[in-house]
Amino acid sequence: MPILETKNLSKSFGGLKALNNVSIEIDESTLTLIIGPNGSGKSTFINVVSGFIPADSGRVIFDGKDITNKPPNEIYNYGIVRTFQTPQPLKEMTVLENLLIAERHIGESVLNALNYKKWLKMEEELVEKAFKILKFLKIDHLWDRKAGQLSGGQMKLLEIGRALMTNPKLIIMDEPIAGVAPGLAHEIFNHLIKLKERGITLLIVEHRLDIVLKYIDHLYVMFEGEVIAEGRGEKEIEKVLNDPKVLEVYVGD
Ligand SMILES: Nc1ncnc2c1ncn2[C@@H]1O[C@H](COP(=O)(O)OP(=O)(O)OP(=O)(O)O)[C@@H](O)[C@H]1O
Repeated sequence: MPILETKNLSKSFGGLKALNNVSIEIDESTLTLIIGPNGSGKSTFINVVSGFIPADSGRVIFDGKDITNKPPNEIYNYGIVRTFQTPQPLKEMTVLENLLIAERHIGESVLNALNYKKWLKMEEELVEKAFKILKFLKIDHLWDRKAGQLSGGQMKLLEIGRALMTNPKLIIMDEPIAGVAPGLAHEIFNHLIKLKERGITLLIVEHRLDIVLKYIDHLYVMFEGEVIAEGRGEKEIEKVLNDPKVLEVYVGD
């Protein structure tokens, strides 16, 4: 059973069909890539799945539950987290603080906050968890650096760290390596592969196919709001990339 499934998802902006009957299936613990020329509907698709934009019609099923058009915070509670093309850390806060505020339970209960000892223990556990994640991403040495002082690549890693604080089942990423130098881009994908091995599912929109191709399990190609090709595994993915329909949409892109 796929962990994420969309059925005939459609969304128009005025007269423009940004999504036209998009149906996809994503298996658990896999890395799926969506590509397509500018304006093909990729961002709209992930915005609808993560609840930022309502669909006009169609369904989104996650982990067996219908989550269509639920608000982002509810979708987040199901275990879906998304990262943005432009990372959005709080620039005046440190790397560690940015992780701490990303965790979903913080400040959850006023009663817990009033119980000082319990609160302190929760804080300690949270800091421990944040450091584990920073170590995993190899940015623990930057823990007290203000987020605004990080390089573009480090900010992308921080964005992944913030996502991991929420114990996600599915991470949806919008261009996780845009503007990142190749060395660090490969490093980021090596981290993502390890997350996949730990059972996290990854859905990624990214233009830099040359870098990401060797890491992906499943590929979707979108054009003008529709899925025009799809393939799982090395052989099928190669076929997709040589599909005349796919080659045609990339001419002049
Ligand atoms: N809020 C909006 N209002 C009106 N039109 C929109 C809106 N968001 C997207 N569109 C239009 O919907 C179409 C799909 O856009 P979308 O951003 O989803 O494409 P994309 O594949 O993510 O493109 P890119 O690779 O450039 O990010 C485009 O024609 C875009 O102009």
